[in-house]
Amino acid sequence: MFQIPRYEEESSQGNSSLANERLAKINDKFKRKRIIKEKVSKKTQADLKKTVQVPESHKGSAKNSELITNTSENDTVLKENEQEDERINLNLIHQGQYEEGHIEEIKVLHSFPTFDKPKQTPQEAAAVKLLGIPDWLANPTVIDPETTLPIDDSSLGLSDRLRNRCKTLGINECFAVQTAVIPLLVHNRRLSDVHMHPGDICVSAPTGSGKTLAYVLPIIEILSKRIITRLRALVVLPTRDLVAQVKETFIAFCKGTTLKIGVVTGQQSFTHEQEQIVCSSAELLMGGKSKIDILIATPGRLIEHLSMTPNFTLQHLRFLIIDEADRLLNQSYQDWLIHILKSTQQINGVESGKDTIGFNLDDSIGASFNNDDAISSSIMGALFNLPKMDASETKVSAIQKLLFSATLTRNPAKIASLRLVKPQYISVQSLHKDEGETKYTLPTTLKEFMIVTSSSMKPLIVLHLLYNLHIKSALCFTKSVDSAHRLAKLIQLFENSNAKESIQENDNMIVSIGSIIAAEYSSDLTKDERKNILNKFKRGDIRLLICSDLIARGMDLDRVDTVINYDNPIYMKKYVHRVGRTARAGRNGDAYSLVETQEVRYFKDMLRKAGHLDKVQNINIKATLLDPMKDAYQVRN
Ligand SMILES: Nc1ncnc2c1ncn2[C@@H]1O[C@H](COP(=O)(O)OP(=O)(O)OP(=O)(O)O)[C@@H](O)[C@H]1O
Repeated sequence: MFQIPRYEEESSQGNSSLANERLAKINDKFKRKRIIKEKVSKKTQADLKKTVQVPESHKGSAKNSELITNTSENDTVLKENEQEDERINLNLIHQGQYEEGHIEEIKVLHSFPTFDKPKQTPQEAAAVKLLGIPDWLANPTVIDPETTLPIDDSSLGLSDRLRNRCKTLGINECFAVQTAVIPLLVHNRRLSDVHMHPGDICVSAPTGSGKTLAYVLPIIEILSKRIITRLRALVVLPTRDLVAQVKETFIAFCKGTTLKIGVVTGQQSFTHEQEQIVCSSAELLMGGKSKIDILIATPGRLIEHLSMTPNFTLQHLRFLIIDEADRLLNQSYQDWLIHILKSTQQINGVESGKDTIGFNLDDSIGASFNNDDAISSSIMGALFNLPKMDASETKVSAIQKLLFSATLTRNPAKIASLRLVKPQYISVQSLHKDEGETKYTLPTTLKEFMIVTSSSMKPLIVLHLLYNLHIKSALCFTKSVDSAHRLAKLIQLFENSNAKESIQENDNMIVSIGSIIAAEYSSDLTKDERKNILNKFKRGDIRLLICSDLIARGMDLDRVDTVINYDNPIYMKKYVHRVGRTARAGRNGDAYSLVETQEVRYFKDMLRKAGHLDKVQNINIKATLLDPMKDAYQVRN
């Protein structure tokens, strides 16, 4: 870069007198130029201030102050630009490219005038929000979360056997979501009815509000009246752990019936699973031959069985339950849905020449079948060219789809992909108007906090929460298996080094050290290791379970009194599911989110957009509370 010499000696040209002359001329020129510029600049600023008029509607608002700040910022920018111009011009002059006597005209760009946003009435704003959302989804049947019904209430339609079973298992009343869904299914459905579709149901209810029993109880109630075992209910869930959990619930409430339950998740060998779900694979049977009434499955493995397990058929299916529906409707899972819908739509299968029920029609026509293997009446007409009689009634596909989630999607495309029939939407959410519009309903018994901190202090804060707040049982979510591993190691090292100092006094607060038993729960562990850890956690032998999002959804772990978001989720849905591992079934629970300084803005934006910011309290932790642990922690770290 060319530089103007400050002293003669500094001149690199050697021709100092010439340079001095030039310099004097330049200085003169600049004085004149500056005077002109200052005049222009004053005029420009006056113009700018005129142009940046504050609209009436913005007066007193944050935007107003932004505009005014912008005006003063403009001044600074203008000055900086002027200085830059001068530097450039000086360089040009020195390089002999500037013509004497020529003063460039300064062009000023005026800012665009601001336009007022078109004003929308609240009704218009609401209408825009609902654009593309079908009517039934935009107008749910809203149930207040406080609604309950005694389990003996006749409107539920539960048999004596099932009511007694519920009472034995400690269920004496039905929660809100159950009061809405159970009667709807039990009263609208008879096993023999294949002439009228009962209508599909989408349910959105907060985490821990009892959605599982909302479908488990009516399905058991309806299917327990069956005579022949056929696969009539299929529950699809996103993870193996959830399949195991729902299986346990079915088994507990099925006691006393002859209903049989199977699972396919890929945890057992393929042949082992086949043996569990179908009676025979030696001969092809048109009606299939099921060993089970209810199948609980993960999507991937289910598809494998649909295409590779002889006599495995969905033709008798009456209930398709999609639990954690929004997760299963995600892009990565989309294929399973297409497969299942194909398998349950007889017309497509027949038209394509390849049946939808697991065998080739040409090979199978004429195969003998007894009552056990009877073809579903709803697909009989499509398979065979049966003579039509006056009394013939059109049979409909009898599968009723039931979708459940705490964060049900309102994406019209995803909903359309389900090809719902006469759907209705039930939403458990507060009816109190003063709570404002929120996108997600969280348990009313949940208290949420955020703690702003630095990344290096986060382990100490976890220790503080556990020691000083006497948390008995906490789930701590990290962003990755590595992060979970590191935190678990740090806590273990910290505990080992402090085991002997069992009690310390600090500011009148007793800090007991050496009493946390932390464990890591991740997909790296084997099935048995994971089961073992969960059992220990449920028994209270483990106080802190550090995990990635593997158990963020649906898992119902007793005794979780606190959730710690060690690394924060970037999506609100994930936040809702994580914090929903506590405050379940009407119990109290706390959720702490440790937010790093640079994440605060994003985190708050996420909450604000979901209408949830005011529910999360910002708390500070005094340094004096962390000090007793700091030394040991720093050594370990
Ligand atoms: N009527 C009831 N009375 C007492 N406890 C119940 C009742 N219904 C469900 N529960 C208990 O509430 C807990 C939460 O139920 P569940 O797991 O079905 O919640 P969920 O709504 O599916 O939650 P998530 O959205 O997190 O999956 C379980 O421990 C369950 O046993």
